[in-house]
Amino acid sequence: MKIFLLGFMGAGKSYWGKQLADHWQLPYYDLDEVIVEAEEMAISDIFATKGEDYFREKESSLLRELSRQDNFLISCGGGTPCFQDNMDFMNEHGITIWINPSLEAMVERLQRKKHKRPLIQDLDDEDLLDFVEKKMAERRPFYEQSMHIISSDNISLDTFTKNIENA
Ligand SMILES: Nc1ncnc2c1ncn2[C@@H]1O[C@H](COP(=O)(O)OP(=O)(O)O)[C@@H](O)[C@H]1O
Ligand SMILES: O=C(O)C1=C[C@@H](OP(=O)(O)O)[C@@H](O)[C@H](O)C1
Ligand SMILES: [Mg+2]
Repeated sequence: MKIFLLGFMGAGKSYWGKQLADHWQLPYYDLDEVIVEAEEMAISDIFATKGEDYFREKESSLLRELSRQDNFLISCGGGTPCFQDNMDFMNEHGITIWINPSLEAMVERLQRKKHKRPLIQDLDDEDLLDFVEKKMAERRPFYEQSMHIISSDNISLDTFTKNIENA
């Protein structure tokens, strides 16, 4: 089983990833953490010193490297499906799940965790909402190509997994 968790920043990819991997007994990878380990640098430092293009190259190549395994669950970064041909690659190599809570829920979560995310770290609360609306509109066509969608702000692990298993 090869599973990719997708969705916007703050959707809960990292939050759900470990729980779902435990449930389905799969090796778990958070793609951002894999990049941090490989680069020995925080995501915001990679963006600041090496630039976003460098980050996207690393993200795509590590996604492909991890995907050579037979079984895994990967929590992607919010931008992963939207660069290179990553979305097609994931749909060809595994099961894609889009975690898609309300914009309000994501913005509220992101307000508390801005510093770790270089794309939003300098935005005040008003600009953050504006950014999330615009970026989501840009990225939605990629996320929409996912095989499964979970659109709920509050869902139990049991409901989440049954939704996927019974689809
Ligand atoms: N369903 C949820 N219920 C409660 N808290 C959540 C939920 N999803 C995410 N969070 C919290 O919101 C923040 C952002 O979630 P995270 O999993 O890091 O998002 P992503 O990896 O999709 O950017 C984290 O502090 C996380 O614990
Ligand atoms: O949306 C994006 O482009 C990004 C999302 C982040 O991951 P999360 O979605 O886990 O925050 C991380 O990969 C990087 O900051 C870029
Ligand atoms: Mg994450």
